[in-house]
Amino acid sequence: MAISDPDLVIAWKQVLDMCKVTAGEQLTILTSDDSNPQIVGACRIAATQIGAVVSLLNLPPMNGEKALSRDKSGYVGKTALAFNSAALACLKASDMVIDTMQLLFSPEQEQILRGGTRMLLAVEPPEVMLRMMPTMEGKARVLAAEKLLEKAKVMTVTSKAGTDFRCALGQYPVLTQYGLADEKGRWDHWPSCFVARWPDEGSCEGTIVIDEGDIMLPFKMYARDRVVLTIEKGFVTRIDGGFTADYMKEFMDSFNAPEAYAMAHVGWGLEPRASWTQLGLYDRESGLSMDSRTFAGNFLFSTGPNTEAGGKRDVPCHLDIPLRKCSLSLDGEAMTVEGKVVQPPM
Ligand SMILES: O=c1ccc(O)c[nH]1
Repeated sequence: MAISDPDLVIAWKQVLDMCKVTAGEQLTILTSDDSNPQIVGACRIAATQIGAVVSLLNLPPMNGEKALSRDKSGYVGKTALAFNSAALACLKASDMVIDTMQLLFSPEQEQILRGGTRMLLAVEPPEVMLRMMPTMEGKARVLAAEKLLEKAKVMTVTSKAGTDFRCALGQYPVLTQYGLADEKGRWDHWPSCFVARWPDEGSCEGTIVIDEGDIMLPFKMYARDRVVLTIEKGFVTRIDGGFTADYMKEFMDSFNAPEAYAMAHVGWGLEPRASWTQLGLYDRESGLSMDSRTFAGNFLFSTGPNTEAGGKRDVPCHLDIPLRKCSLSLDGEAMTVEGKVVQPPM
């Protein structure tokens, strides 16, 4: 069901407090024409209650004529900031940015964070945000997983469906998402609770099987039939199967960019309040489906950009594919077993 304005204000107040927003801090709410006005309005009231110096910055939507969908994650990394030095200066001068348009994977986002600005993405439906309010317990779980992923050298993933994947780790930092931008220079997305890392370039090898019912984003669809991906030297080199494979290949080919087939972040979901079934209950354009990216025990792999990890690959084609029933290990130590989290303890 929907969320009342007062309840969303109360939730924003809690989250901004947990992001250590204090009176006098410069807080900018970044909006575009497709931002959720309830999210913007409630955040503005809560930030003002805290005593932050609040600005609203509205940028025009971008890429409508290039993308195949209006989903914010369907065409990533190219934003109105690329030609707007005044807006970029405003965001760089802010202590905290609430992003309701999605700068994710843009080079500008990295520039803003490098200056110490904290950034929180908020584009999901308000009821999803409140069902998965960030918690200190969730943060602790993600940070415990970060420690395991940070010292790991090899990730292996298997499944009864036929996945047999491995990659080397070490070149890139760990991606932690627990829904709070509570440290200088930190980006996060409310709601989130998962950990991931970009594999060492060229190190991904093996087979990944997307089984019937596994989720494919940004298509916002459950795979109708099995897709067998062949991974060689860090790239998806074959996509075999029936309709779902054809659909995936056609979408990726439409970008005419070889880098679209590069493997991107790999990791596992840690959110017990997220559900594999949520996607089936929502219209496709109602949100990004963070339930799908964070449900506990998934193996979330992705393709395309690596700018968020400090890389140069800024291809706008980004797929997030959370698989069920996989067994993910780090240096031989099990993190998930057939889709159940065993590390860190839930
Ligand atoms: O929150 C997000 C959303 C998409 C993504 O690829 C990573 N994290």
